[in-house]
Amino acid sequence: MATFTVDGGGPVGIKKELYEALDAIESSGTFASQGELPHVDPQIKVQDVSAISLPLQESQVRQMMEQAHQAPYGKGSETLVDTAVRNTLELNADQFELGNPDWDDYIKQACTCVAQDLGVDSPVSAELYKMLIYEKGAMFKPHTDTEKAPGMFATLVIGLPSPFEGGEVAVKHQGKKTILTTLQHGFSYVSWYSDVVHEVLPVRSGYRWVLTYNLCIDPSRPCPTACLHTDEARHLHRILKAWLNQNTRGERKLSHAYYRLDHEYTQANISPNALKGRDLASVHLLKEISNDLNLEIFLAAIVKRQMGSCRYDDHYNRKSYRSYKPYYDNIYFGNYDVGHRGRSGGIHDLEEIIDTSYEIDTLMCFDVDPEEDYLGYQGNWAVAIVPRDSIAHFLKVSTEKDALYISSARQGNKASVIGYLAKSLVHTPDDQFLIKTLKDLCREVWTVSESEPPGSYRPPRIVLPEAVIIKVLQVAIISKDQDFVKDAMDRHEGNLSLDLFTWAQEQIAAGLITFDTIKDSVLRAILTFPVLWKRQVAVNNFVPPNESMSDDVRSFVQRVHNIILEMIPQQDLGCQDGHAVVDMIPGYHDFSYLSSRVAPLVEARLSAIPFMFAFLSRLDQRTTDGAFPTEDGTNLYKQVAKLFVDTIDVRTLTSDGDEWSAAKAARLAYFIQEPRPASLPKSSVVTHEILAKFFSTLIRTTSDSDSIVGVLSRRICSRAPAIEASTFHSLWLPFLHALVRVCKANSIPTSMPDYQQIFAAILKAYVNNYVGERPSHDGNYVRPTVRHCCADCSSLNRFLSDPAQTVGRFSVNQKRRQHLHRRLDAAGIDCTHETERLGSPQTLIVTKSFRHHERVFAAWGRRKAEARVKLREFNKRDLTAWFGEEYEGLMGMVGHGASSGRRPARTVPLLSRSLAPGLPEQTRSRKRKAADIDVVDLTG
Ligand SMILES: O=C(O)CCC(=O)C(=O)O
Ligand SMILES: [Fe+2]
Repeated sequence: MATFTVDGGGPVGIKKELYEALDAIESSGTFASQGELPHVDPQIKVQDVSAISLPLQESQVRQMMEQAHQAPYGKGSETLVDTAVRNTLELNADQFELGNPDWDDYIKQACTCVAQDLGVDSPVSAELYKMLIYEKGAMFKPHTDTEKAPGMFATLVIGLPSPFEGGEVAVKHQGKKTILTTLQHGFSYVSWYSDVVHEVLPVRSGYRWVLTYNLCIDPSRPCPTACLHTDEARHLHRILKAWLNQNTRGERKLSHAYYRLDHEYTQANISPNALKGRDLASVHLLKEISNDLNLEIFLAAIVKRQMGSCRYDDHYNRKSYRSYKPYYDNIYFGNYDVGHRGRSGGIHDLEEIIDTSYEIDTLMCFDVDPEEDYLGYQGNWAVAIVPRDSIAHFLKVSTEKDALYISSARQGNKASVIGYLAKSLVHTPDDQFLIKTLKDLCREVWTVSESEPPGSYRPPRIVLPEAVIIKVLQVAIISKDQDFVKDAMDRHEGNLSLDLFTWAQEQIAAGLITFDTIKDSVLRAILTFPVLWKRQVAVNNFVPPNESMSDDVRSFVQRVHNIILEMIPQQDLGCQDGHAVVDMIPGYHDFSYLSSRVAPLVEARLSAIPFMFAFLSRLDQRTTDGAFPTEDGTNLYKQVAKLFVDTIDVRTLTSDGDEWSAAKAARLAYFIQEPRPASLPKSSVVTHEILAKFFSTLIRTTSDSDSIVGVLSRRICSRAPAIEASTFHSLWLPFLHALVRVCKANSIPTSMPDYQQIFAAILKAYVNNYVGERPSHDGNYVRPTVRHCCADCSSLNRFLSDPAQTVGRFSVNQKRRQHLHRRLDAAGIDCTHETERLGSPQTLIVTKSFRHHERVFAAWGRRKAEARVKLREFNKRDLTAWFGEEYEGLMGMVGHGASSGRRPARTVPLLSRSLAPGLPEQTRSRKRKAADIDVVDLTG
């Protein structure tokens, strides 16, 4: 029976009729299914296992088991291996191949059968997950499956032909039980919704061999709605209508009703589209009816709260299963510590139950996007059916209880309700009671965010999402509640859409509110933004630039701008801020405000490189488009550009996406994870277009006598040898191509000294820093150690760091062997490891290898070939002009001998290498000899 009441007692009257009508809604499917499949050999291939023929032979199972590992299970957020709970061997999907090209279609057909059985109308996709091998005694205790992918709703198991006995799957849902079996001699499937409790019973003999798949539906697809035209639907509609009509006669006693869903959901996976089976049918039908009648539908997580006495039962943990969700009602009790809710432990059997009640843990509104930060509540969900005229009462009741227990889920609950209320009130702002409810809830959220009771559990702070804050503010402003407006303006923490300011301006223009009543609150909201450019855009949206603004408004803008400028010295400044400080002027101030008030502050921030580039570029743009007097604008440009160029450090420039990632480091460095050298200054992100445009503007606005281009060229050349290897492809080479175009557009030959030097310096640095020298093989057997946690790790580390030991033998039990091999894998250590299956315990043999050298050598070859292609993208005549007599040597370094078959005649005079990051230490410090210059083309 899927019903329960919130106020105790059995359902009577309208409530009884309502529940009966809902119970009568049927879905076409069942919670689990099984069936036979035709014989199609998937052609399974497992590395190091001889060809697998069907049915499975003992010798091959044995070989596969060599490759397999003990299957873990999930408990809360942990993944554990405990053979008392799950005793199965598994191979991950990347450890084997299914060679038969028809296999995907075969699985699609199996999915069609399952979808039909489970009553799922949407297209179902299957994602291969594991291969499982159950030997005698293997089993998996009762558990539910974790939903491992978006849209996952069920598990599909394909039984492969292999003789065995036992190993049935016992499934249980809503009091119904059944036994599913995979066939011994043929192909078969079994499947169940993820929240169905299931258990694999012990295998008595042979090997049970299966593939498991995650079944998913497209999470964004609306699921089919139930049809309003059945008798059951019409009956439900009639009853709901009668219930609503009771109010017109002043006799409605039942203010709202909950109807419990059949399946369990987590906060992460519940959404109106992801409901399962009968839940989908009943909730969608209710939603459809609610569009017709004056009803609102919510999804609510319900906690059954039982008060009583208990004795701590340590045994309980042994009964914990995969996903750790007891399939009894969630039991919480009197002395229950909320801080632990949702983690392991803290759940005990009650000896004596004194009182039972139900509470809403989380409320989800249909049309409001779910919050990201909810604690993943997993358990009983219900659909809440609320007449619209009872919503304020309902929300108040359902959220008031939260005040007792403040956990993040409950705070999330409030945020969701605030979102719902604000959204509905923007359209119907006349319900004073609802406005008050909204205000109270907001205040609670804001106060909780601030209060920090010493020593007590502190709930995580809630930042209402942008879409919610704007609605709350609009409601506050429309309802002319100045205190509420002030509070809301203060609390957005930067999470406020700038559209609010445009909206407020429109309200003023339409005469709905006055500038005076709102200006102080707006000022607070503007200053609450942590970044400068948002403050500037907010002012702009609230008071669009206009020559004829009133004195009152003009002095407001002056005041805000002055405050914004005062904050510049302490502010983090980026590209958008560079534009914003220029955009503060036109329409609001004279040019002198920019030159005398703004410019000195900007000149004090020359090291904020993206900010400076953006400032200069916007200054030039606004001067060119006539917003500033040409001469004044140009002079200011030259003044600031000169100061900037005098300080710029090109080593720090990177382009977006160039961040020093482990992957890049691995590609470029000898040691697999060389950390970024700490001595390098903080990097600044710019694009090659920005750099090239800077050159082009300098060429246009400055003269030789200003010598800014010359200074910039010398600065680039002096720092180029230390440019980071990872920035050439994304920034410096595209920049050089753009610079060629800039020179061409300005009729400047690229062989002019200032430019020739830039091209030569950057391209030399490219060959030296990106390609580098041929890696040398040191033959050293010292390996990095693993993260140390036990005596086994210590002896492993002794072996790894000893240059005299090449093979280590560790005779320890399976669990400890696994521990060691995981540690080795996690640290990416250059060695092989295998188990010698002799004696007891067996022995893990670790052999030091030199695969890293091979990798490094191959990577160097690839870089060389890549650089060769990149250099060929420049004009050969240009290259010879730029490099002069170094041309042959440099081209030789990338395997492009100028005169074929001949080694370069002379050593390339290398630029300073000491600062080249990302290259192996020994490469950096060793002096390069002519004979080292390698001209072998590794790519053929
Ligand atoms: O082996 C089976 O049939 C089911 C395995 C299972 O329950 C699981 O992988 O979650
Ligand atoms: Fe399972």
